[in-house]
Amino acid sequence: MSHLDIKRTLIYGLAAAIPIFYFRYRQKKVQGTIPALVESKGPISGPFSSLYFLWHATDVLAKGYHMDRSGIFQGTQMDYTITPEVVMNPYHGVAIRASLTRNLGRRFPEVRDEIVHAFDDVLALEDNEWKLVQVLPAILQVIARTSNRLFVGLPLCREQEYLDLNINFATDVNIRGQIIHLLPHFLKPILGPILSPRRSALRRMLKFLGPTLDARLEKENQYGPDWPERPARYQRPDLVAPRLRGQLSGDPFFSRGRVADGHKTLTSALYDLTAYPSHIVPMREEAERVVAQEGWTKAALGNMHKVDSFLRESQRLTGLSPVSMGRKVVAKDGFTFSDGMTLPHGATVMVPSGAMQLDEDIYPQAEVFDGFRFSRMREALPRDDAAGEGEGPSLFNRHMVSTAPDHLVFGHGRHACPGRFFAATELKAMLAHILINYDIKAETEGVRPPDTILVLYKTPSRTGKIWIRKRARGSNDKNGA
Ligand code: HEM
Repeated sequence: MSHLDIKRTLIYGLAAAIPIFYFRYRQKKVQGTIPALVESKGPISGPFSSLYFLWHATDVLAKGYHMDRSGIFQGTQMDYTITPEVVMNPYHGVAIRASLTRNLGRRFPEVRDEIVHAFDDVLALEDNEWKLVQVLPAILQVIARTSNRLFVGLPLCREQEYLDLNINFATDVNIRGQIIHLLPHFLKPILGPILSPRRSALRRMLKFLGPTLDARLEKENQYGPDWPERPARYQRPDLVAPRLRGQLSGDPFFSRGRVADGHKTLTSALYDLTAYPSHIVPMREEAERVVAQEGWTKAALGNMHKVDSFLRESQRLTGLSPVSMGRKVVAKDGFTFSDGMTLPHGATVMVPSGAMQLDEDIYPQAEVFDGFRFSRMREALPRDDAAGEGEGPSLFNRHMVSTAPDHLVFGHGRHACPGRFFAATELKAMLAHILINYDIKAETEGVRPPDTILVLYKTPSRTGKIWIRKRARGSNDKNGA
């Protein structure tokens, strides 16, 4: 065990021990009938029910949902872990929408180029030999490279030390975030900064991004915001600018941990694909047909309805959290719902999205993986709704990026994930690339590597493997293998 591993183990051990003794859900008194996630009454039963929740959050939430389908629960306080300004300041959303999403079509060739090279390098397949590949770490590398091709460009997006820093931070921030989240309130200011990976990650990140930031700062000081070669806001994703507006003390990265959900989503989808291989050929045919007709463009991805549907179904069934839409009441006078239910200032609520997405009344045969569930629904819609532009049912128009009250993998409403258009483009392009260029099959036929669930966070197996080989052009047997 390396020095780093020992340090990490000690930190996690300490942090895990503390909540065992002190952990309580701080329930606010709520007028109305919103149920609490965990009944934490009494000095003994309280901590035990809280601990039970750590490992059985999904079951507790499903039970709660079926007892009360109002759809919201009181949660614990939702202080995020990186810095308050990252939570309160909407610059992430603005940068993503204004710079990243709007430029996706124009910059898609770079995404495509990086996907091709990254899969080649990471899989390192010989001729057409089958290779058993550990899925999650491989996909993590591919996604980190592809995303960073847009965020920071070549050559930095292929610099392994820089990629490792991104990858470790994203993983660390989720684990440590969960731990800090469980600490009793009075310990957070003391242990939070020690447990947070923010400072050390920022220091190391500045080694790579520092020179760019310094050069930009100097130019802005010299010429003001409109210096001649400044990357035009709508021409290049300008992720540096927000940092120059005094945010440097905060999150060193473009976005919080959820950016890291992309690799889990694709890993999960690949486990589903190999566990339910009858989906391979129809999706492969669709992808090949669309690419033959339109080439590799972002618009072409929009016509891969089966690929889109498969990813949405995979997210529905194996979504990464049993809850979504965590909200905290910030209004001093509290918040009153249209039915009169009132929440006081500081109360937090969340929606049991996992249980809702398994509700038979919403999704017939909800427990069954049906990869083309949503493409069939889209085909059944009137034309304008299928395009996602009509009224009524188009609110829930079944695209991977469509959010709806009963499909919350990207949240919903004003704070719905602004990165989902980018994530969906990247993930669809990767899945289509895999389908067209590789044969894949499960390590053990019909077996899907099990997910791990801790508190409110689900991760597809880190050690799960699948067989993969380069595809001989023209081969298209029944299982795609
Ligand atoms: C498959 C991948 C992803 C999943 C499943 C995911 C999921 C989510 C969810 C559930 C939320 C909370 C929404 C709500 O509370 O209503 C969220 C918020 C957010 N996501 Fe994503 N996300 C993904 C990828 C990304 C990417 C790639 C980016 C950045 C490029 C990103 C940036 C953000 C930001 C900035 C927020 C906070 C939005 C706000 O508070 O207004 N996400 N994401």
